[in-house]
Amino acid sequence: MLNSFIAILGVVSSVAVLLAWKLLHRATNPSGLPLPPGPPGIPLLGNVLDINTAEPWLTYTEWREKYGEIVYSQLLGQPYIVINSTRVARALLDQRSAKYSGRPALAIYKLFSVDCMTGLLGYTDELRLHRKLFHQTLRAEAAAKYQALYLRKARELPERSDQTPLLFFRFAASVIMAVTYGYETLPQDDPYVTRVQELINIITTVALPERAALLAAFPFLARLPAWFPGLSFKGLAPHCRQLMNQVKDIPFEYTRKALAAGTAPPSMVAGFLQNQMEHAENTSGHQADLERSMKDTAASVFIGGAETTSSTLLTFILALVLYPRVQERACAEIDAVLGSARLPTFDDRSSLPYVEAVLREVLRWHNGVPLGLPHATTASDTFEGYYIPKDAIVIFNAWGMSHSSSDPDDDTRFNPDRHFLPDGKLSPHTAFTADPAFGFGRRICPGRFFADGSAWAAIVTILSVLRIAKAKDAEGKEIEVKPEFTTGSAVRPVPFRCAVMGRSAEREMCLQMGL
Ligand code: HEM
Repeated sequence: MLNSFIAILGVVSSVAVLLAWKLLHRATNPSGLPLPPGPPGIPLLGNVLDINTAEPWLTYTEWREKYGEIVYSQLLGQPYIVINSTRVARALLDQRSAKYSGRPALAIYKLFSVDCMTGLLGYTDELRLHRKLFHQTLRAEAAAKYQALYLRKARELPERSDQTPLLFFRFAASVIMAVTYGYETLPQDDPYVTRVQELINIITTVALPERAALLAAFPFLARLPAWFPGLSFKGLAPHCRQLMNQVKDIPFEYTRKALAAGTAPPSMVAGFLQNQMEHAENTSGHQADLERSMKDTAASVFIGGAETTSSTLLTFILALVLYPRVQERACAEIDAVLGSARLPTFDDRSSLPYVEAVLREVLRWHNGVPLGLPHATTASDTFEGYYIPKDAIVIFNAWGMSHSSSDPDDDTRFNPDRHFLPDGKLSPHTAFTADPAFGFGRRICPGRFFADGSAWAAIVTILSVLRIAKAKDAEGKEIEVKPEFTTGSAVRPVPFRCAVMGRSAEREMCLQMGL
Protein backbone atom coordinates (compact mmCIF):
# COMPACT_ATOMS: atom_id res chain seq x y z
CA MET A 1 0.00 0.00 0.00
CA LEU A 2 2.77 2.41 0.93
CA ASN A 3 4.69 1.65 -2.28
CA SER A 4 1.65 2.08 -4.50
CA PHE A 5 0.82 5.32 -2.79
CA ILE A 6 4.34 6.57 -3.31
CA ALA A 7 4.11 5.59 -6.97
CA ILE A 8 0.83 7.49 -7.53
CA LEU A 9 2.16 10.59 -5.86
CA GLY A 10 5.37 10.19 -7.77
CA VAL A 11 3.69 10.27 -11.17
CA VAL A 12 1.60 13.31 -10.27
CA SER A 13 4.33 15.45 -8.80
CA SER A 14 7.54 14.16 -10.33
CA VAL A 15 8.13 16.88 -12.87
CA ALA A 16 7.52 19.77 -10.47
CA VAL A 17 9.65 18.40 -7.66
CA LEU A 18 12.43 17.30 -9.96
CA LEU A 19 12.68 20.75 -11.48
CA ALA A 20 12.54 22.40 -8.06
CA TRP A 21 15.23 20.08 -6.74
CA LYS A 22 17.47 20.66 -9.73
CA LEU A 23 17.15 24.44 -9.39
CA LEU A 24 17.88 24.25 -5.67
CA HIS A 25 20.81 21.97 -6.26
CA ARG A 26 22.32 24.25 -8.91
CA ALA A 27 21.89 27.26 -6.69
CA THR A 28 23.66 25.65 -3.76
CA ASN A 29 26.56 24.08 -5.65
CA PRO A 30 28.51 27.08 -6.87
CA SER A 31 31.80 25.19 -6.85
CA GLY A 32 30.59 22.93 -9.66
CA LEU A 33 32.15 19.93 -7.97
CA PRO A 34 30.49 16.57 -8.53
CA LEU A 35 28.37 14.93 -5.88
CA PRO A 36 29.79 11.72 -4.42
CA PRO A 37 29.17 8.72 -6.68
CA GLY A 38 25.96 6.76 -6.21
CA PRO A 39 23.19 4.78 -7.84
CA PRO A 40 21.37 6.64 -10.66
CA GLY A 41 17.74 6.42 -9.36
CA ILE A 42 14.60 7.52 -11.18
CA PRO A 43 12.89 10.92 -11.31
CA LEU A 44 11.33 12.03 -8.02
CA LEU A 45 11.42 8.65 -6.36
CA GLY A 46 15.20 8.69 -6.60
CA ASN A 47 16.55 5.49 -5.08
CA VAL A 48 13.46 4.51 -3.06
CA LEU A 49 13.03 1.34 -5.09
CA ASP A 50 16.75 0.40 -4.92
CA ILE A 51 16.81 0.05 -1.15
CA ASN A 52 16.12 -3.12 0.75
CA THR A 53 13.73 -1.45 3.19
CA ALA A 54 13.87 -4.38 5.63
CA GLU A 55 17.67 -4.32 5.90
CA PRO A 56 18.86 -1.10 4.24
CA TRP A 57 22.36 -1.59 5.69
CA LEU A 58 22.79 -4.52 3.27
CA THR A 59 21.99 -2.26 0.30
CA TYR A 60 24.40 0.39 1.59
CA THR A 61 27.11 -2.23 2.08
CA GLU A 62 26.59 -3.38 -1.53
CA TRP A 63 26.84 0.24 -2.65
CA ARG A 64 30.22 0.41 -0.92
CA GLU A 65 31.50 -2.26 -3.29
CA LYS A 66 30.15 -0.36 -6.32
CA TYR A 67 30.57 3.29 -5.39
CA GLY A 68 32.95 3.48 -2.44
CA GLU A 69 33.16 4.74 1.13
CA ILE A 70 30.90 7.75 0.55
CA VAL A 71 27.78 7.40 -1.57
CA TYR A 72 25.21 9.92 -2.74
CA SER A 73 21.60 8.86 -3.13
CA GLN A 74 18.28 10.58 -3.19
CA LEU A 75 14.87 9.65 -1.79
CA LEU A 76 11.88 11.65 -2.96
CA GLY A 77 14.07 14.66 -3.70
CA GLN A 78 15.90 14.52 -0.36
CA PRO A 79 19.70 14.13 -0.68
CA TYR A 80 21.16 11.25 1.34
CA ILE A 81 24.87 10.78 1.96
CA VAL A 82 25.76 7.27 3.06
CA ILE A 83 29.06 6.87 4.89
CA ASN A 84 30.39 3.35 4.63
CA SER A 85 33.74 3.52 6.43
CA THR A 86 35.01 4.63 9.81
CA ARG A 87 37.74 6.60 7.99
CA VAL A 88 35.20 8.90 6.31
CA ALA A 89 32.92 8.95 9.39
CA ARG A 90 35.83 10.19 11.52
CA ALA A 91 36.88 12.73 8.87
CA LEU A 92 33.38 14.20 8.53
CA LEU A 93 31.26 13.44 11.60
CA ASP A 94 34.11 13.73 14.14
CA GLN A 95 36.53 16.23 12.65
CA ARG A 96 33.99 18.48 10.91
CA SER A 97 31.28 18.00 13.50
CA ALA A 98 30.35 21.71 13.33
CA LYS A 99 28.72 20.98 9.95
CA TYR A 100 27.55 17.40 10.46
CA SER A 101 25.74 17.39 13.83
CA GLY A 102 22.21 18.27 12.76
CA ARG A 103 19.33 15.82 12.61
CA PRO A 104 16.73 15.74 9.86
CA ALA A 105 13.65 17.68 11.02
CA LEU A 106 11.05 15.16 9.93
CA ALA A 107 7.33 15.85 10.06
CA ILE A 108 6.72 12.31 11.26
CA TYR A 109 8.50 13.05 14.56
CA LYS A 110 6.26 16.02 15.24
CA LEU A 111 3.19 14.06 14.24
CA PHE A 112 4.00 11.43 16.85
CA SER A 113 5.23 14.05 19.40
CA VAL A 114 8.64 12.45 19.67
CA ASP A 115 10.47 15.49 18.27
CA CYS A 116 11.43 16.54 21.83
CA MET A 117 13.64 13.46 22.30
CA THR A 118 17.37 14.18 22.50
CA GLY A 119 18.20 11.89 19.61
CA LEU A 120 15.84 13.73 17.26
CA LEU A 121 16.65 17.35 18.13
CA GLY A 122 18.56 19.47 15.65
CA TYR A 123 21.91 20.88 16.78
CA THR A 124 20.30 23.63 18.86
CA ASP A 125 20.74 25.20 22.31
CA GLU A 126 18.09 22.77 23.52
CA LEU A 127 20.20 19.83 22.34
CA ARG A 128 23.29 21.26 24.02
CA LEU A 129 21.32 21.56 27.28
CA HIS A 130 20.12 17.93 27.02
CA ARG A 131 23.68 16.74 26.43
CA LYS A 132 24.91 18.75 29.42
CA LEU A 133 22.27 17.11 31.62
CA PHE A 134 23.24 13.70 30.25
CA HIS A 135 26.89 14.39 30.83
CA GLN A 136 26.34 15.11 34.54
CA THR A 137 24.94 11.62 35.11
CA LEU A 138 26.23 9.39 32.31
CA ARG A 139 29.83 10.45 31.53
CA ALA A 140 32.47 7.74 32.04
CA GLU A 141 33.38 8.55 35.69
CA ALA A 142 29.76 9.18 36.70
CA ALA A 143 28.51 5.97 35.04
CA ALA A 144 31.18 3.99 36.97
CA LYS A 145 29.43 5.02 40.21
CA TYR A 146 26.52 2.79 39.29
CA GLN A 147 28.55 -0.43 39.23
CA ALA A 148 26.99 -1.76 42.43
CA LEU A 149 23.54 -1.06 40.98
CA TYR A 150 24.37 -2.83 37.69
CA LEU A 151 25.52 -5.90 39.62
CA ARG A 152 22.55 -5.91 41.98
CA LYS A 153 20.12 -5.81 39.06
CA ALA A 154 22.17 -8.30 37.01
CA ARG A 155 22.00 -10.77 39.88
CA GLU A 156 18.23 -10.79 39.62
CA LEU A 157 18.53 -12.06 36.03
CA PRO A 158 19.30 -15.78 36.60
CA GLU A 159 16.34 -16.17 38.97
CA ARG A 160 13.92 -15.15 36.25
CA SER A 161 15.77 -16.59 33.28
CA ASP A 162 12.67 -18.42 32.04
CA GLN A 163 11.19 -15.09 30.96
CA THR A 164 13.68 -13.98 28.29
CA PRO A 165 13.41 -11.84 26.15
CA LEU A 166 11.14 -9.61 28.25
CA LEU A 167 13.59 -10.16 31.04
CA PHE A 168 16.34 -8.14 29.37
CA PHE A 169 14.08 -5.21 28.63
CA ARG A 170 13.05 -5.23 32.29
CA PHE A 171 16.69 -5.43 33.39
CA ALA A 172 17.70 -2.47 31.23
CA ALA A 173 14.58 -0.56 32.20
CA SER A 174 15.05 -1.14 35.91
CA VAL A 175 18.71 0.02 35.89
CA ILE A 176 17.76 3.08 33.83
CA MET A 177 14.76 3.92 36.05
CA ALA A 178 16.94 3.68 39.15
CA VAL A 179 19.66 5.93 37.70
CA THR A 180 17.27 8.43 36.12
CA TYR A 181 14.44 8.66 38.66
CA GLY A 182 15.56 6.65 41.70
CA TYR A 183 12.58 4.42 41.02
CA GLU A 184 12.64 0.66 41.73
CA THR A 185 10.62 -1.11 39.04
CA LEU A 186 8.28 -3.97 39.84
CA PRO A 187 9.58 -7.42 38.78
CA GLN A 188 6.63 -7.78 36.39
CA ASP A 189 4.10 -5.56 34.64
CA ASP A 190 5.56 -2.35 35.93
CA PRO A 191 3.23 0.39 34.64
CA TYR A 192 6.08 2.74 33.59
CA VAL A 193 8.07 0.02 31.88
CA THR A 194 5.02 -1.24 30.00
CA ARG A 195 4.27 2.25 28.71
CA VAL A 196 7.82 2.84 27.51
CA GLN A 197 7.88 -0.54 25.84
CA GLU A 198 4.71 0.28 23.96
CA LEU A 199 6.05 3.69 22.99
CA ILE A 200 9.30 2.23 21.68
CA ASN A 201 7.37 -0.35 19.66
CA ILE A 202 5.39 2.41 18.02
CA ILE A 203 8.43 4.58 17.35
CA THR A 204 10.53 1.79 15.85
CA THR A 205 7.83 0.19 13.75
CA VAL A 206 5.83 3.21 12.62
CA ALA A 207 8.41 5.95 12.22
CA LEU A 208 10.19 4.09 9.42
CA PRO A 209 12.69 6.01 7.26
CA GLU A 210 10.65 5.62 4.06
CA ARG A 211 7.54 7.00 5.78
CA ALA A 212 9.65 9.83 7.13
CA ALA A 213 10.92 10.51 3.59
CA LEU A 214 7.36 10.47 2.27
CA LEU A 215 6.17 13.03 4.81
CA ALA A 216 9.28 15.14 4.28
CA ALA A 217 8.63 15.24 0.53
CA PHE A 218 4.89 15.88 0.91
CA PRO A 219 4.34 17.70 4.24
CA PHE A 220 0.63 18.12 3.46
CA LEU A 221 0.22 14.35 4.07
CA ALA A 222 0.65 15.00 7.78
CA ARG A 223 -2.63 16.90 7.68
CA LEU A 224 -4.63 14.27 5.76
CA PRO A 225 -6.78 11.88 7.83
CA ALA A 226 -5.59 8.39 8.76
CA TRP A 227 -8.24 6.74 6.54
CA PHE A 228 -6.52 8.20 3.46
CA PRO A 229 -4.91 5.36 1.46
CA GLY A 230 -1.40 4.61 2.70
CA LEU A 231 -1.76 6.71 5.86
CA SER A 232 -3.32 4.22 8.30
CA PHE A 233 -0.14 4.40 10.42
CA LYS A 234 -1.21 7.94 11.37
CA GLY A 235 -4.03 6.39 13.42
CA LEU A 236 -1.47 5.54 16.10
CA ALA A 237 -0.29 9.12 16.47
CA PRO A 238 -2.81 10.27 19.14
CA HIS A 239 -2.04 7.23 21.31
CA CYS A 240 1.69 7.81 20.85
CA ARG A 241 1.34 11.45 21.89
CA GLN A 242 -0.57 10.43 25.01
CA LEU A 243 2.02 7.77 25.87
CA MET A 244 4.84 10.24 25.36
CA ASN A 245 3.30 12.66 27.85
CA GLN A 246 2.80 9.88 30.39
CA VAL A 247 6.36 8.63 29.97
CA LYS A 248 7.68 12.14 30.58
CA ASP A 249 5.38 13.20 33.43
CA ILE A 250 4.59 10.20 35.62
CA PRO A 251 8.08 9.15 36.76
CA PHE A 252 9.18 12.79 37.02
CA GLU A 253 6.34 13.54 39.42
CA TYR A 254 7.18 10.34 41.32
CA THR A 255 10.70 11.68 41.99
CA ARG A 256 9.38 15.12 42.92
CA LYS A 257 7.05 13.59 45.53
CA ALA A 258 9.77 11.29 46.88
CA LEU A 259 12.08 14.28 47.23
CA ALA A 260 9.43 16.23 49.11
CA ALA A 261 8.90 13.23 51.40
CA GLY A 262 12.66 12.91 51.95
CA THR A 263 12.72 9.36 50.56
CA ALA A 264 14.32 9.99 47.14
CA PRO A 265 17.60 8.14 46.53
CA PRO A 266 20.21 9.97 44.41
CA SER A 267 19.22 10.06 40.74
CA MET A 268 19.51 12.26 37.66
CA VAL A 269 16.09 13.88 38.22
CA ALA A 270 16.43 14.17 42.02
CA GLY A 271 19.79 15.93 41.54
CA PHE A 272 18.23 18.30 39.03
CA LEU A 273 15.22 19.13 41.24
CA GLN A 274 17.43 19.66 44.27
CA ASN A 275 19.61 22.01 42.29
CA GLN A 276 16.50 23.88 41.11
CA MET A 277 15.33 24.33 44.68
CA GLU A 278 18.75 25.51 45.86
CA HIS A 279 19.10 28.04 43.03
CA ALA A 280 15.45 28.97 42.67
CA GLU A 281 16.17 32.68 42.68
CA ASN A 282 18.58 32.37 39.69
CA THR A 283 16.36 30.15 37.59
CA SER A 284 12.90 31.53 38.38
CA GLY A 285 12.57 33.20 34.95
CA HIS A 286 13.11 30.03 33.01
CA GLN A 287 12.34 27.36 35.64
CA ALA A 288 9.45 25.92 33.62
CA ASP A 289 11.60 25.70 30.46
CA LEU A 290 14.41 24.02 32.35
CA GLU A 291 12.01 21.53 33.87
CA ARG A 292 10.54 20.67 30.49
CA SER A 293 14.05 20.10 29.13
CA MET A 294 14.89 17.84 32.08
CA LYS A 295 11.69 15.84 31.54
CA ASP A 296 12.55 15.40 27.87
CA THR A 297 16.14 14.45 28.67
CA ALA A 298 15.14 11.93 31.34
CA ALA A 299 12.59 10.29 29.04
CA SER A 300 15.29 10.17 26.33
CA VAL A 301 17.56 8.18 28.66
CA PHE A 302 14.86 5.59 28.99
CA ILE A 303 13.84 5.54 25.34
CA GLY A 304 17.45 5.57 24.07
CA GLY A 305 18.79 3.06 26.54
CA ALA A 306 16.22 0.39 27.28
CA GLU A 307 15.75 -1.19 23.86
CA THR A 308 19.41 -0.88 22.81
CA THR A 309 20.71 -2.50 25.99
CA SER A 310 18.14 -5.26 25.96
CA SER A 311 18.72 -6.11 22.29
CA THR A 312 22.48 -6.26 22.99
CA LEU A 313 21.83 -8.84 25.71
CA LEU A 314 19.46 -10.90 23.57
CA THR A 315 22.09 -10.95 20.82
CA PHE A 316 24.58 -12.20 23.40
CA ILE A 317 22.26 -15.10 24.32
CA LEU A 318 21.77 -15.90 20.63
CA ALA A 319 25.56 -16.02 20.20
CA LEU A 320 25.90 -18.39 23.18
CA VAL A 321 23.33 -20.73 21.65
CA LEU A 322 25.04 -20.71 18.26
CA TYR A 323 28.67 -20.76 19.46
CA PRO A 324 28.97 -23.18 22.39
CA ARG A 325 32.81 -23.11 22.21
CA VAL A 326 32.76 -19.39 22.94
CA GLN A 327 30.59 -20.01 25.99
CA GLU A 328 32.90 -22.79 27.21
CA ARG A 329 35.97 -20.56 26.92
CA ALA A 330 34.28 -17.63 28.68
CA CYS A 331 33.04 -19.87 31.51
CA ALA A 332 36.48 -21.49 31.87
CA GLU A 333 38.07 -18.04 32.17
CA ILE A 334 35.55 -17.01 34.84
CA ASP A 335 36.05 -20.24 36.80
CA ALA A 336 39.84 -19.89 36.68
CA VAL A 337 39.74 -16.31 38.01
CA LEU A 338 36.89 -16.60 40.53
CA GLY A 339 37.07 -20.16 41.81
CA SER A 340 33.69 -21.71 42.35
CA ALA A 341 32.25 -19.95 45.37
CA ARG A 342 31.84 -16.33 44.50
CA LEU A 343 30.20 -14.07 41.95
CA PRO A 344 32.09 -11.66 39.69
CA THR A 345 32.44 -7.97 40.51
CA PHE A 346 33.88 -5.05 38.57
CA ASP A 347 37.23 -5.66 40.32
CA ASP A 348 37.49 -8.84 38.23
CA ARG A 349 36.87 -7.10 34.91
CA SER A 350 40.50 -6.58 33.91
CA SER A 351 41.27 -10.25 34.70
CA LEU A 352 38.56 -11.47 32.31
CA PRO A 353 39.78 -10.41 28.84
CA TYR A 354 37.89 -13.14 26.99
CA VAL A 355 34.58 -12.03 28.55
CA GLU A 356 35.52 -8.49 27.49
CA ALA A 357 36.11 -9.72 23.94
CA VAL A 358 32.71 -11.46 23.97
CA LEU A 359 31.04 -8.17 24.91
CA ARG A 360 32.86 -6.31 22.12
CA GLU A 361 32.00 -9.02 19.62
CA VAL A 362 28.28 -8.84 20.42
CA LEU A 363 28.25 -5.21 19.32
CA ARG A 364 30.38 -5.86 16.24
CA TRP A 365 28.42 -8.96 15.19
CA HIS A 366 24.98 -7.38 15.23
CA ASN A 367 24.37 -4.11 16.96
CA GLY A 368 20.78 -3.06 17.65
CA VAL A 369 20.91 0.16 15.63
CA PRO A 370 22.69 -0.92 12.41
CA LEU A 371 22.44 2.53 10.80
CA GLY A 372 22.67 4.55 14.01
CA LEU A 373 20.61 7.73 13.89
CA PRO A 374 20.78 9.96 10.81
CA HIS A 375 22.84 13.14 11.03
CA ALA A 376 22.11 16.17 8.82
CA THR A 377 24.46 18.75 7.36
CA THR A 378 23.90 22.29 8.63
CA ALA A 379 26.15 23.81 5.94
CA SER A 380 27.46 22.68 2.57
CA ASP A 381 30.92 21.13 2.42
CA THR A 382 33.49 19.68 0.06
CA PHE A 383 35.28 16.43 0.73
CA GLU A 384 37.96 14.76 -1.39
CA GLY A 385 36.75 16.56 -4.51
CA TYR A 386 33.03 16.00 -3.90
CA TYR A 387 30.31 18.48 -3.05
CA ILE A 388 28.13 17.74 0.02
CA PRO A 389 24.97 19.86 0.07
CA LYS A 390 23.52 21.61 3.11
CA ASP A 391 20.49 19.86 4.67
CA ALA A 392 21.59 16.47 3.33
CA ILE A 393 20.70 13.51 5.53
CA VAL A 394 23.91 11.72 6.47
CA ILE A 395 23.63 8.06 7.34
CA PHE A 396 26.54 6.15 8.81
CA ASN A 397 26.40 2.46 8.04
CA ALA A 398 27.67 1.11 11.38
CA TRP A 399 26.78 -2.44 10.35
CA GLY A 400 28.84 -2.12 7.16
CA MET A 401 31.76 -0.65 9.11
CA SER A 402 31.99 -3.75 11.27
CA HIS A 403 31.46 -6.05 8.27
CA SER A 404 34.19 -4.74 6.06
CA SER A 405 36.93 -7.37 5.95
CA SER A 406 37.86 -9.11 2.71
CA ASP A 407 36.21 -12.30 3.98
CA PRO A 408 32.40 -11.88 4.38
CA ASP A 409 32.12 -15.34 5.98
CA ASP A 410 34.53 -14.28 8.66
CA ASP A 411 32.56 -11.07 9.21
CA THR A 412 29.37 -12.99 9.92
CA ARG A 413 31.11 -15.39 12.35
CA PHE A 414 30.86 -14.60 16.08
CA ASN A 415 34.53 -14.70 16.96
CA PRO A 416 35.76 -12.86 20.09
CA ASP A 417 39.35 -13.79 19.16
CA ARG A 418 39.37 -11.03 16.57
CA HIS A 419 39.65 -8.52 19.42
CA PHE A 420 43.05 -9.86 20.54
CA LEU A 421 46.42 -8.75 19.18
CA PRO A 422 49.01 -11.39 18.21
CA ASP A 423 50.67 -10.91 21.65
CA GLY A 424 47.45 -12.08 23.35
CA LYS A 425 46.46 -8.61 24.65
CA LEU A 426 43.09 -7.05 23.92
CA SER A 427 43.26 -4.66 20.98
CA PRO A 428 43.13 -1.00 22.07
CA HIS A 429 41.28 -0.25 18.81
CA THR A 430 38.10 -2.25 19.44
CA ALA A 431 37.04 -1.04 22.90
CA PHE A 432 33.29 -1.43 23.44
CA THR A 433 32.61 2.28 23.92
CA ALA A 434 34.66 3.16 20.78
CA ASP A 435 32.58 0.95 18.48
CA PRO A 436 31.01 2.69 15.46
CA ALA A 437 27.71 1.32 16.78
CA PHE A 438 27.66 4.28 19.20
CA GLY A 439 27.96 6.88 16.45
CA PHE A 440 30.25 9.83 15.98
CA GLY A 441 31.12 13.43 16.73
CA ARG A 442 28.92 15.70 18.80
CA ARG A 443 26.01 13.26 18.52
CA ILE A 444 27.90 10.20 19.78
CA CYS A 445 25.74 8.12 22.13
CA PRO A 446 25.92 9.70 25.60
CA GLY A 447 24.76 6.41 27.15
CA ARG A 448 27.73 4.31 25.94
CA PHE A 449 29.50 4.12 29.32
CA PHE A 450 26.25 3.19 30.98
CA ALA A 451 25.66 0.52 28.30
CA ASP A 452 29.21 -0.76 28.80
CA GLY A 453 28.83 -1.19 32.59
CA SER A 454 25.30 -2.56 32.63
CA ALA A 455 25.84 -4.98 29.72
CA TRP A 456 29.13 -6.24 31.19
CA ALA A 457 27.47 -6.87 34.58
CA ALA A 458 24.66 -8.80 32.89
CA ILE A 459 26.81 -10.97 30.65
CA VAL A 460 29.44 -11.85 33.26
CA THR A 461 26.70 -12.78 35.76
CA ILE A 462 24.87 -14.95 33.24
CA LEU A 463 28.11 -16.71 32.23
CA SER A 464 28.98 -17.34 35.90
CA VAL A 465 25.70 -18.90 36.89
CA LEU A 466 23.92 -20.25 33.83
CA ARG A 467 24.56 -22.46 30.84
CA ILE A 468 22.67 -21.57 27.70
CA ALA A 469 22.16 -24.22 25.02
CA LYS A 470 19.88 -25.19 22.17
CA ALA A 471 16.44 -26.26 23.37
CA LYS A 472 15.33 -29.82 22.60
CA ASP A 473 12.07 -30.98 21.04
CA ALA A 474 9.77 -33.70 22.44
CA GLU A 475 12.03 -36.38 20.91
CA GLY A 476 15.13 -34.95 22.52
CA LYS A 477 16.48 -33.51 19.25
CA GLU A 478 18.13 -30.10 19.37
CA ILE A 479 16.01 -27.32 17.87
CA GLU A 480 18.08 -25.47 15.28
CA VAL A 481 18.34 -21.70 15.64
CA LYS A 482 19.12 -19.26 12.84
CA PRO A 483 20.76 -15.89 13.48
CA GLU A 484 17.81 -13.83 12.27
CA PHE A 485 16.98 -10.29 13.29
CA THR A 486 13.91 -8.09 13.19
CA THR A 487 13.87 -5.14 10.79
CA GLY A 488 13.29 -1.42 11.24
CA SER A 489 15.50 1.29 12.66
CA ALA A 490 16.17 -0.66 15.88
CA VAL A 491 16.61 -4.42 15.54
CA ARG A 492 16.86 -7.43 17.84
CA PRO A 493 17.07 -11.19 17.32
CA VAL A 494 13.75 -12.70 16.24
CA PRO A 495 12.37 -14.86 19.08
CA PHE A 496 14.27 -18.14 19.36
CA ARG A 497 14.10 -21.11 21.71
CA CYS A 498 16.96 -21.96 24.04
CA ALA A 499 17.55 -24.07 27.14
CA VAL A 500 18.71 -22.31 30.31
CA MET A 501 20.38 -24.42 32.99
CA GLY A 502 22.17 -23.68 36.23
CA ARG A 503 25.89 -24.44 36.05
CA SER A 504 27.19 -23.76 39.55
CA ALA A 505 25.22 -24.69 42.66
CA GLU A 506 27.69 -22.74 44.81
CA ARG A 507 27.28 -19.54 42.84
CA GLU A 508 23.50 -19.97 42.82
CA MET A 509 23.74 -20.19 46.59
CA CYS A 510 25.73 -16.93 46.61
CA LEU A 511 22.95 -15.35 44.55
CA GLN A 512 20.26 -16.53 46.94
CA MET A 513 22.20 -15.33 49.95
CA GLY A 514 22.94 -11.99 48.29
CA LEU A 515 26.72 -12.49 48.58
C1 HEM B 1 24.43 -1.00 23.22
C2 HEM B 1 23.67 0.00 23.53
C3 HEM B 1 23.52 1.26 22.72
C4 HEM B 1 23.76 1.50 21.39
C5 HEM B 1 24.26 0.53 20.34
C6 HEM B 1 23.46 2.90 21.16
C7 HEM B 1 23.60 3.53 19.93
C8 HEM B 1 23.36 4.87 19.72
C9 HEM B 1 23.58 5.54 18.47
C10 HEM B 1 24.09 4.92 17.20
C11 HEM B 1 23.23 6.84 18.63
C12 HEM B 1 23.32 7.95 17.60
C13 HEM B 1 24.75 8.44 17.52
C14 HEM B 1 25.00 9.43 16.41
O1 HEM B 1 24.07 10.06 15.94
O2 HEM B 1 26.16 9.61 15.98
C15 HEM B 1 22.78 6.99 19.99
C16 HEM B 1 22.33 8.17 20.51
C17 HEM B 1 21.78 8.25 21.76
N1 HEM B 1 21.80 7.29 22.74
FE1 HEM B 1 22.52 5.43 22.57
N2 HEM B 1 23.04 3.48 22.31
C18 HEM B 1 23.07 2.51 23.29
C19 HEM B 1 22.76 2.69 24.62
C20 HEM B 1 22.27 3.84 25.15
C21 HEM B 1 21.95 4.02 26.54
C22 HEM B 1 22.14 2.95 27.61
C23 HEM B 1 21.44 5.28 26.66
C24 HEM B 1 20.97 5.99 27.90
C25 HEM B 1 21.34 5.63 29.10
C26 HEM B 1 21.46 5.90 25.36
C27 HEM B 1 21.01 7.16 25.07
C28 HEM B 1 21.17 7.79 23.84
C29 HEM B 1 20.72 9.14 23.55
C30 HEM B 1 19.95 10.06 24.48
C31 HEM B 1 21.11 9.43 22.24
C32 HEM B 1 20.88 10.72 21.45
C33 HEM B 1 22.13 11.60 21.47
C34 HEM B 1 22.05 12.79 20.52
O3 HEM B 1 21.28 12.77 19.59
O4 HEM B 1 22.80 13.76 20.70
N3 HEM B 1 21.97 4.99 24.47
N4 HEM B 1 22.88 5.78 20.64
